[in-house]
Amino acid sequence: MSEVLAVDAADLTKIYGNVTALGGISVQVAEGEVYGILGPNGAGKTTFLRMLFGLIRPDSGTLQVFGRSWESHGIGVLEGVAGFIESPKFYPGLTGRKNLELLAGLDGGTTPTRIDEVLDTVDLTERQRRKVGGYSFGMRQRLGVAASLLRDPRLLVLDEPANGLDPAGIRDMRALVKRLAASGLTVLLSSHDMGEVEHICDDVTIMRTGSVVYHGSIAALREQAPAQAHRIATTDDDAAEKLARARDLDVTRTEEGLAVRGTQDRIDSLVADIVGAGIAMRGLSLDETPLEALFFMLTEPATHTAALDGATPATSGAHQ
Ligand SMILES: Nc1ncnc2c1ncn2[C@@H]1O[C@H](COP(=O)(O)OP(=O)(O)OP(=O)(O)O)[C@@H](O)[C@H]1O
Repeated sequence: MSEVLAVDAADLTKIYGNVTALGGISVQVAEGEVYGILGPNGAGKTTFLRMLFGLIRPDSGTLQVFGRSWESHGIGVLEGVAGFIESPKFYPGLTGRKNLELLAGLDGGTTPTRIDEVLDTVDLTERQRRKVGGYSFGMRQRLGVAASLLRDPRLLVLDEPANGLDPAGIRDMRALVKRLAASGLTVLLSSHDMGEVEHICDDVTIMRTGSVVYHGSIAALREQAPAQAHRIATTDDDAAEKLARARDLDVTRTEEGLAVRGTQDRIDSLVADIVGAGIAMRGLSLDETPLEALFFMLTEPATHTAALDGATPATSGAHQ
């Protein structure tokens, strides 16, 4: 792994009037990893990505991409960097391939073989002769990745690449990011969905209102996550709640019944207790995953204070 970080941002701030879009964030992305910038709406993710592309400048702090800064290298910072902020834009009346040819032309042109290659990478070979106007949203996103790949980047930056995609589109995008990572590309992506990043990112920075609330590996984050939550509905929720408390389970009442946290074994035992007490089960379902629960605890502490009692808001400098 290279000594030089793909991205080395230190203490970046950006203030708009009375809104602190970035309140001094530091992010380090090692070359070759898939890195997630995660946070709810308004956390500051896009502001950070815009800075990477030089679309906005920080009020203070430093930002280096492969050891280069805007101050010392100007537009040269973007050498080896490609990607898109929000959704990629194409001519809808032209085919996917024609759009790529036009974009490549703006960068000095490329070979038909290279266009074939990037279309193959994003799995659009079959649809390359169709007009982009007829593409699904997911296909357009993948064409955006293809357009980025034409620049042969070392770092690919994707802003909420799975946003607005249906489950099949999310699956395809996830597979694409994994393929790109396997080829050695560094990928920096933003998301508001923990479920989306937990299977594709090595490390994450979790942000809330311009601040970093966690940075480190997904593996370390997983260790701090609370037990899986289940939703339980019965014919007598009062009695079921008492049984859960008797087993020392973390239980809260919800409109639909009970939310109970615990390992699968302990939940199984509770269900057996409930049925054994002559109470009928009306529903048993998995709630958010442990990592999703931790994400909400970190990013919405006001509404997750009870759950936070059992977890440590994390900041971990897990970069080697
Ligand atoms: N040009 C701007 N002028 C004023 N406020 C801005 C501007 N750009 C961003 N902000 C504010 O900065 C905060 C962070 O915005 P940003 O778009 O970076 O968040 P985000 O995490 O990307 O969220 P989203 O997913 O909603 O885009 C928000 O409160 C936003 O309203």
